[in-house]
Amino acid sequence: MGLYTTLPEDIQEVDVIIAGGGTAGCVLASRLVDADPTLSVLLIEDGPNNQENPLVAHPLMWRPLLHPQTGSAIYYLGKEEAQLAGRGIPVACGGILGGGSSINFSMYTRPQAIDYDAWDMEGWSAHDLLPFMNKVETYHGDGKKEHHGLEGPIQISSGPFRQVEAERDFKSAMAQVGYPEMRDLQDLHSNNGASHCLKYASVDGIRQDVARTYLHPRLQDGRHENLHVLVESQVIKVLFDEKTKRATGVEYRPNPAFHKDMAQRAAREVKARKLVVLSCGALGTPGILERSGVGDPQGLRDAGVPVVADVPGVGDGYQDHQVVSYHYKSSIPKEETNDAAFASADPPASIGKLLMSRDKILGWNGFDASFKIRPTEKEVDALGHDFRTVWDRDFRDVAEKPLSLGNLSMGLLGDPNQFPKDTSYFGLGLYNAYPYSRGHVHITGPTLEGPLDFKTGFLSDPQEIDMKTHIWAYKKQREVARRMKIYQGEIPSHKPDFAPDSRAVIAQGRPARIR
Ligand SMILES: Cc1cc2nc3c(=O)[nH]c(=O)nc-3n(C[C@H](O)[C@H](O)[C@H](O)COP(=O)(O)OP(=O)(O)OC[C@H]3O[C@@H](n4cnc5c(N)ncnc54)[C@H](O)[C@@H]3O)c2cc1C
Repeated sequence: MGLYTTLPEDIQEVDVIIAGGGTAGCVLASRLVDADPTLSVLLIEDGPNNQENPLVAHPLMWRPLLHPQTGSAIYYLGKEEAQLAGRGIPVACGGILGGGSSINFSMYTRPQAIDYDAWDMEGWSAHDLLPFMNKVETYHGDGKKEHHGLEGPIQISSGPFRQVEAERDFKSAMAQVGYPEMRDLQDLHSNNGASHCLKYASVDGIRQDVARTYLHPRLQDGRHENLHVLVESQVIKVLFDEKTKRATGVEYRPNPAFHKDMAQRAAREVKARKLVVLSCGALGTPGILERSGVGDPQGLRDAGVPVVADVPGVGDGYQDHQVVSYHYKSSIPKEETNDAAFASADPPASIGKLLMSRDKILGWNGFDASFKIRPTEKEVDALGHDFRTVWDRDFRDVAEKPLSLGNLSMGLLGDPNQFPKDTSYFGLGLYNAYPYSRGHVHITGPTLEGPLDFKTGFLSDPQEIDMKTHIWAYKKQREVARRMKIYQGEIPSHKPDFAPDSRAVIAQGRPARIR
């Protein structure tokens, strides 16, 4: 049992190797050793132990945790793409024990029941899966008891701080635009409304990442001596038995970002008697499969990797929810937003002050309200023939299926240096719930050093459904923002360049009258 930065010499072989100590990997390792304490399990994580970073415990600190230089996130850099105005988008993922759950926004989000039911697979319907979703959580929010768990390891609560004035204002503006307040938007069914947004946080504001809630308790309780965790180490590829093609272990190396000594960095092997699991995330796992020789044979040959298994589709079909956040000037004092620390003249000093005083704002993520919305039939018509066709096929008769998801953020979701510091802001973020664009992620060589061929594909679907969804959602959120009492005007860079005589132009400052 133990957590290591270098694997002890006596651990050469275990029963199960789990590559990737993120959200899925930490839960899986923990549940496996619970189920069978005789099973030896080795979890290998690219990033550092999350316990060494004091920021992880505080939901407010997702901003510094996402900073490329803090070493807790991995950035996959997408290629430049014409439809993205020639830009290459860097996509952030967790790069620390606990993965995304250690650095993300901590917003409690669940899919719709229809998402699972659409798989049409025995044992995987929403009805089948709800008991497992409930098993994970101890829920402190509104809604029906049967929709949530009350005894799980992950606390779901509002935390110790809430921007109540802005939340009420937002929900009232949403209702005026046609989206009423809902009691529980995460009950797998509710749609077309707004509600309070709970957090993966305890009532006293501690982030509920899976390393904290699943892994560390088992590493420390003296009852799981067969659980081993190796951090700061990168899995390069899976090893296979040549004859049977069975996975027999992995090749890994100490992560050079943490192991400066060249001699230490040599690749090593560790064997698995029963199973190798890859849980390195949507952008990390395909590369390991391909370096192992599993994927499209032509692509593997081009990358100089011998083919082990012809599995077309590995690394293809990448999709993501393409969030865009629009900001507005706000009358809420900056100290009561998540810019309290980050947009100050001296962010490190402000962060230090909050940590020293254990300010309850640390237990807040800045997101108090979220929404799931659909367009009216008239709005669908306005989006054109192609959109209407897709809508009729995929959405019209599925009332529980939202077109856009979103949230109210109190503060900036971007680089504060690009905004005047003397103003306070709120933002409305929009995600395409079911994107139609697809990208890919492939290796270009057999080692970890080679650049990835990563294309996000964002906004690339030929019928421009994703773009039209964003345009519709942009208009909706603007209608809402302008009806909020805290609204104090737009930010020029966060809106389209309307023609001066367009009816969409609004005067700076609070409009006198809104219909
Ligand atoms: C900025 C951000 C904000 C988010 N906000 C929310 C939110 O508010 N609410 C919500 O529900 N979801 C949110 N998410 C999404 C959520 O965090 C992810 O869906 C979830 O973490 C995915 O889990 P996973 O196990 O598939 O991958 P991850 O959690 O990403 O885990 C993969 C792990 O594998 C490791 N790894 C990668 N390559 C290797 C390798 N070669 N060898 C060893 N280890 C490797 C990584 O370091 C990482 O720890 C957010 C994600 C991000 C990035």
